[in-house]
Amino acid sequence: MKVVIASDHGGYRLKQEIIKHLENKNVEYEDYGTFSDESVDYPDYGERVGEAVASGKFDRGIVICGTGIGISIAANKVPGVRAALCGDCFSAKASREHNDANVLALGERVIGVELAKMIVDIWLETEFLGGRHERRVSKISAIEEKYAK
Ligand SMILES: O=C(CO)[C@H](O)[C@H](O)[C@H](O)COP(=O)(O)O
Repeated sequence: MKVVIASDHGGYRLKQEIIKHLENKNVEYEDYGTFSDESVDYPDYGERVGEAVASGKFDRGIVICGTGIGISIAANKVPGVRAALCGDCFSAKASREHNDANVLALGERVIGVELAKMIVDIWLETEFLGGRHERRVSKISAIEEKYAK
């Protein structure tokens, strides 16, 4: 599995921790920035990861900002992206099983590093269940198509 990861300055330190964790687990990843804690704008990084996942270049994306909110909103503007902001393990599992989330959003200013690592592990390991959930995810895609220019 190929993972792309990015953050703004508010998520930079957690991104570096998650990268170390991915390396320890031999998960293939690419870091799309930011590369310091200097202030940047989260939409740029959410869009970057969203495009990289929607284009098929990567299987999954991880985006991090202070809350995880802004960067997940930005990623979700890219058609084909289903970004899920998760602050607990139950949501991480459900976002894969029910929503087939292809981008995970985390908030550095909200959760601790150890919980974030557990969420990442669960999210990367859990498969989409399909079945009734397939129909609902298809309806999300239909909404995107309805509003596409
Ligand atoms: O979710 C966010 C924005 O909606 C993030 O928390 C950003 O990291 C945050 O807005 C950055 O704020 P700062 O005061 O410029 O560090």
